[in-house]
Amino acid sequence: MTVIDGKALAERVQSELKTVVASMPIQPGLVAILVGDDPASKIYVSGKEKDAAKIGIKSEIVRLPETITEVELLETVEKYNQDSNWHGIIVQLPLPKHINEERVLMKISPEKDVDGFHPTNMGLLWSGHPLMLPSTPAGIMEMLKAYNVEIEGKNALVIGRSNIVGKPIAQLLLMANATVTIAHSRTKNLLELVKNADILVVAIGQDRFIKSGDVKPGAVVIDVGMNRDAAGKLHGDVDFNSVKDVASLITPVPGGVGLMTRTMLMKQTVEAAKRALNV
Ligand SMILES: Nc1nc2c(c(=O)[nH]1)N[C@@H](CN(C=O)c1ccc(C(=O)N[C@@H](CCC(=O)O)C(=O)O)cc1)CN2
Repeated sequence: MTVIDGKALAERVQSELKTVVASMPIQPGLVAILVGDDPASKIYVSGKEKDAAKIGIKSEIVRLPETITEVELLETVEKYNQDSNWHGIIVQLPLPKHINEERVLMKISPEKDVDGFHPTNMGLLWSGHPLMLPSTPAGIMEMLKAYNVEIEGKNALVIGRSNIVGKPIAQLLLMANATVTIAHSRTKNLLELVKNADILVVAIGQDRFIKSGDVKPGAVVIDVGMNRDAAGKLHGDVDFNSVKDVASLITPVPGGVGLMTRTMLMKQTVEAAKRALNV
């Protein structure tokens, strides 16, 4: 069994990006819009700011109060859509309940939508011609590539059907010629499907849901879960300690997919800036 080292891979990609940015005639710019006081969101956004600084990407965090109206938030997004100094815009999720997330994500110009959540970018991905990829699925594909995982012809099972992870990773695996199944909370024969999966991506948000006896020996197991226990310790959706003895390759939590999520956002920002320059 090999444990995928998300930290080492993220550092490698970041260092490559730093070299690319240093050679660019302009500095790529990323704006992160943070609404409210969600503690986890605050940490994620400042992590993005730190990553950007390390790579040489200019960044700005726009902090807005929880009470902001949807119209005001839409106006803020539009302001950055119109400003050519900024190549990437993200709105940190989740948003407060009174704001319609979909309307806000739709407001981001697809060329600046470095999260890849705009319906245009989702449609381009599903048509097989992606422009911007959501960061978590892009990071997973980067990991599979770095560890030379053969995807073509393999049975891939994605547990979870969110627009952020489940659906896009399923499409990326399909584009890499895997035979893909998407399972979810209403799937009836879930453990049967898990047992048959050569590549298993788990994004269901249930603490250590997948156990060693569930997994096909030699499977590649990618854990997207981030669940905190009562003591504040982070666990994935996969019971790492037992599944690691059955899998051929496995991602840890923390130190796996999350770190690549942050890095791929930087990569998309650099790509967006390059496209703005037509290079
Ligand atoms: N606009 C967006 N909002 C959200 C996204 C997103 O991709 N775009 N994803 C998540 C949060 N997220 C990034 O924003 C994110 C979550 C976790 C990590 C990470 O590095 N995880 C570490 C563990 C961190 C810890 O100890 O708490 C790991 O897995 O090793 C990065 C980014 C929701 N919102």
